[in-house]
Order: sequence, then C-alpha cells, then structure tokens
Amino acid sequence: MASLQISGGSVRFEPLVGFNRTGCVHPIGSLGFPHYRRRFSIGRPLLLRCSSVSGESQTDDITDAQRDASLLGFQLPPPGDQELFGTSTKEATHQEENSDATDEAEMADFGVPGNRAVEEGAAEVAHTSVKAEVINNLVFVTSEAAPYSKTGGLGDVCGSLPIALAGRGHRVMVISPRYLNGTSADKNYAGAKDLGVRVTVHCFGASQEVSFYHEYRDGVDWVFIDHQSYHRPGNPYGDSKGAFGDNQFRFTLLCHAACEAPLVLPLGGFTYGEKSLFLVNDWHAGLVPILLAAKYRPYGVYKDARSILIIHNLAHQGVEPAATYSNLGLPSEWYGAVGWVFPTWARTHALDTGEAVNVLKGAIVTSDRIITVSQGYAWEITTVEGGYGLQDLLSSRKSVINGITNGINIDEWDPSKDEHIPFHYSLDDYSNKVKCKMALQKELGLPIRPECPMIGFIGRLDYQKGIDLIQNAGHDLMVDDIQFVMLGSGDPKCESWMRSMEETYRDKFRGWVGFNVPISHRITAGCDILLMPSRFEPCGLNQLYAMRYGTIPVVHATGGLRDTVENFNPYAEGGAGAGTGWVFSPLSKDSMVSALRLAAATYREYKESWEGLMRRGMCRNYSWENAAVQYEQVFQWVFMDPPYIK
Ligand SMILES: Nc1ncnc2c1ncn2[C@@H]1O[C@H](COP(=O)(O)OP(=O)(O)O[C@H]2O[C@H](CO)[C@@H](O)[C@H](O)[C@H]2O)[C@@H](O)[C@H]1O
Repeated sequence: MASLQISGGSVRFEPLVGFNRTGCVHPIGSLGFPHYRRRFSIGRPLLLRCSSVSGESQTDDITDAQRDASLLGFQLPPPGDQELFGTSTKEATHQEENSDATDEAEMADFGVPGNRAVEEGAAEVAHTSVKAEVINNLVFVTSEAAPYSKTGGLGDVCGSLPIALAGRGHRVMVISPRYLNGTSADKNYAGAKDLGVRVTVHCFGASQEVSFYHEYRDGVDWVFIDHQSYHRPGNPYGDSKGAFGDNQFRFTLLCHAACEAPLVLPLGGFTYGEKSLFLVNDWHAGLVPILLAAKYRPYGVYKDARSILIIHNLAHQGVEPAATYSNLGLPSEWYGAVGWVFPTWARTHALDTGEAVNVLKGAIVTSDRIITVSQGYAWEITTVEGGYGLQDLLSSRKSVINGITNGINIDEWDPSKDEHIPFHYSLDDYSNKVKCKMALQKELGLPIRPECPMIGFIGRLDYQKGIDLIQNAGHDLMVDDIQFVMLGSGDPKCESWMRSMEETYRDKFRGWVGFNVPISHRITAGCDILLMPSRFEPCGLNQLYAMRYGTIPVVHATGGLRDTVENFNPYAEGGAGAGTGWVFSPLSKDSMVSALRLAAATYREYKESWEGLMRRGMCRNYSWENAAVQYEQVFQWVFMDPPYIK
C-alpha cells in the first residue's frame, strides 16, 4: 500500500474494492482503477427485530441514500484519524492545536458577507421576505430535488433553496430527471404536465429525443426531463444490485437537455433566455459549464450566461474510462477539460495508464465560480486530506471559491407543527419534547424511560458518516445507561452489525434499515442527543434539524459540522454557559465516547445547562433566507467578470 507524508505525519491511501454492476462501462479488471465503489443495498425499510414499530415505511419510495456509480476511491483520512491509522492521540491533538489558528484564518478567506446564521435571536430573519437588489434568471441543474426525488441532502437543498431565491424575486427554474420507478413515488410528478417541447440530444453515438414536463409551484418552475432511461425500479442512481451501469448516459442527457431548456421552454410565455445563471449541482450536472464553453459559446450562444458549480460532496466525481469521452457529445479538442490521470499507486497493473474522464474535474475548470456548502468544507477541499485528488486544481481557483452554509426547510422541520411527530413543542414551551421521546421508545419497543438519555443517528451507512467509529464504540457505549437508535441504509456489514447489536442489547439498541422520512423526524424530536461522527461533512443537515428540535448534536469537528455546532462551555457568559453541542476531535473512538459520556452526564445531572444548550440551539436562524443573501452576493460577483472560458 502506498503511503504519503503529510505535515510530518503519515496518512495512508486505502484503495477500495471496485464495483460496477454491469461491468461493461468501466470494467475494473481492464481499467484497473480501484475507485469505483458502490455500496448498494435494497432500500427496503427493515425494522430489526422490533415488531412493535409502526410508522410509514417507504418500501416503494426513493430508498437508498447512495449517490451514484462514481464514488472516487481515494480515502484520505484526515490527520485526526489516528486511531484507525496509527498516529497517537497526543500527536494528533498537538498537530491540531498548532494548525487551528491557521485553519481558521484560511477558512475565513472563503466567507461571504451577510452570514447571520450564528446570531442568536436572528430567527426573525426567517420570515422577512426582502426582495433581492438584482434579479437573475436562475437555472438549477440537479440529479435530485425534494419532494420529487431525494436520497439525501442534495435533494433537500435543491428542493428548498430555489424556493427561497424565488421568494426574493428571482426567476428560478430547477431541472432534474422525471424518475418513474413504478411505485407510489411516481405520484410526486402528478402535477407536472408535458410542455409538448421535444429536443434531440446527440450523445453516445446516437440521437436521443427528450421531452420536458413542468410544474409551477412555490414561485419556481420545476422542469423534469423525460426519457425512458429515467423510468425503472430503484432510486435515482441504482437498485438493489448496485449503481446503474448507464449513469454516465443518464446524466449526460440531463446536462444536454438542461442547456437547451432556457432557450426553448416558454415558461409563463417567455423563455429564460441566454442571460441565465446555471447553478450546477455536483458531478451529475457537471457537463453543463463544459457544454456552455465548448458547444454554445463558440457559436455565439450563451455569451452572457454564467455558471456556478455547487459542490455538495467531492467524493463523487463522475469518473469513467477515458474511452467513454466520445459519448459525452463534446468536440474532440475538449478532451483536456475532463481528461484525468490517476496516480500510479491507484493503478492495478503495469499497462494501466490510469486515464479517465472526470466530469467534476471538467466542471471545476470551466465553471465561472464555485460554491461549497460550508466555509469549513470550502477550505478542506483545497487540502490534500479533503481534496480527493482535486485539491491542486481547486487551490488554483481559490479566488472564486466560497463556502455558504446550507439552510433548512423551516416549515417542514418545525417542532411546533411537524406532522410526523406525536406531540408539538417550541422554544416557549418544550415540555412536550419528553412525550415525543416516550412515544418513540414505545414505537421502537424500548423500555419507556423518560429519564434515560437517548442517542440517535440518522444517515447513510457510509464511510463518510463515520459508521466504523460507531461500530467500534458500540459495546463500550452499551455499558452506560443509555438508549441508542440508528436509522440508515447502505453498507450491508453495518446493517448486519445493527441487527446483532439489537439482538444483544434488546433494552438499549434499535436499528432501522431503510430510508424513512417520518421516522427521521420522530428520532430527531424524540432523542436527547444526535450523534454525527462524520469523517468529512460538507455541511450536514441533521445537526441543524436537531438543534431546531432541542436535540443536542455531538459531532466530529469537520466541515459544516464544525461551522454550525458551537462547543459547549459551561463557564462562559459568567457561568450561564455557551454553545449548542459537543464538537469532538480527533476522530477517534475514545474522543467520541468521551463526548457522548459528557453529554449524557450533563443531561442527567445539570438540567439547567442542558436547557441552556437546547434553548441556544432552538434560537438559531437556519432559514434559507440567510444563505440566499450570500448566494446573491456571489451572483453579483459572477456577472462582474467575463466568462471564465470565453
Ligand atoms: N435513512 C434515512 N431515512 C430518512 N431520511 C434520511 C435517511 N438518511 C438520510 N436522511 C436524510 O437525508 C438528508 C441527509 O442530508 P446530509 O446533509 O446529512 O447528507 P448527505 O451526505 O446526503 O448530503 C450531502 O449534501 C448535503 C447538502 O449540501 C450536505 O449537507 C452534506 O454534508 C453532503 O454530504 C437529511 O435530510 C436526512 O434526514
């Protein structure tokens, strides 16, 4: 195994086992890149040995939170990952202390004026519908947008940020595929009507006809690209057998069609036109800025358009064999934009040249600006630990990268009116929160013990989310008088670990395998503590939901988690205390368990401190309004400069 020296310490590359469902698009054996890793499981909610649980299970809905066929296999552990990678705690902590001040200063470079997210009492901002000073035609391109399609945070963001921007006066279109999987989820598209516009896309050596469906809702034009490749069982990226083998085709089609939409769709009687600003979300939309530069601008089209790449997760890059370049519908001389060569250590045999096409890389080098979903993550992606091989390119574009912390849908996530929870509460009176906990304990078949600290975890069972840490700490945690509930799907090994934990600790542990929105709300409301030991976290939404619900987050100090959760300090403010949760570091079992124990002890013995934590979290302003103002600042900047690629 190759190793790489970083800042005097040693971190280890860990090539992963390759995986491709069809084997025909990027056969691991022939190409030899160990970077195609998918961990799919059937997203069938399966309550583990807990027959008393009820609730809406979404067996027929978008299920697994896995993203696509294109997870890059560099797993560069952060410097704090000493327990798993052999650095001592002392060393790691020392290194962190030394680098903290520098990190903070460097992170500040990525900020955008107007961030009021951390101001207490700023909740009022949430409902002020101030209009933007400059109005733009915005075109979001995304592989998912809630409530139509969602497997994770990308869907949440693309389902709510556009509405906030439309509320501020922008003309906003969101373009995503019209997924039909033969389940009740298909009714999500019931309100979208065929516009009768057909476009022929030339890619993959053929002509493909796509049509456009449209629904105008909440001030936003929701546009769905229709093609038979989006109609199949499973979630947007795959099914129980793994990622779809034709994802490169499906998202190439999305990008080509998305570029045509502002030119050809007379929405409300008028097209969006050439002066549109494309908001390109993750690799699935990554061809858009390349097409603008390579296919349109040379012919005088979209000269006034701009594009902003929004990175929600750099680990997914849309990497396929170099031979697939001709499928993308790009002129041959543009290969350099997406061409990518893997380092020698990542190749499996001597004849493997490591050549590939990397769509996200292409977007990084052609988009006009780049936004990531937190300031901390904006900095992390320019480092070797967080850059997933793209850190040098990203660093070269540092001057146009900004971090803007996500907001949340404060109507959907509101404990005073949440339709999924049995009792409602608010900052003024949160006495019903404990009733939510007791109802959750009953629903899960756990002993009903209002005084027992209850810890929750919600998320993809994935390396990113630090599930290995939870697994390592499981038995240690069960020694304590706590209850623990996990909701998620993904890694089959973790799913079976959850099963065995539930069998062993029937009075303390519950696991729910699957994707279930109502349960996620009930866990957020019912638990006292929400655990997020993410290895990296571009923003993270669950900690924001948790704080709004008076549930105290215990998080690893990374990316958006570090930006949004303030570590508890009982002595601050003349003894009144400050902070909204526990932010632990380094990423180790011991430091996670200590933080959880501290949290549980505070919950049991220091009620006043606990309520202070709850109140401070519930007071924060997580509205999209706050983020929207910062996005507008970046919109202004992007139009000040000429197109990056003319
Ligand atoms: N089993 C389950 N059942 C029901 N709901 C479930 C679920 N598993 C996850 N969810 C929901 O899916 C969303 C996950 O959002 P996150 O931001 O935590 O992560 P994700 O890694 O998908 O998103 C990426 O994009 C987002 C958006 O930018 C970034 O915040 C994040 O850091 C980045 O990794 C939340 O709404 C959560 O409640």
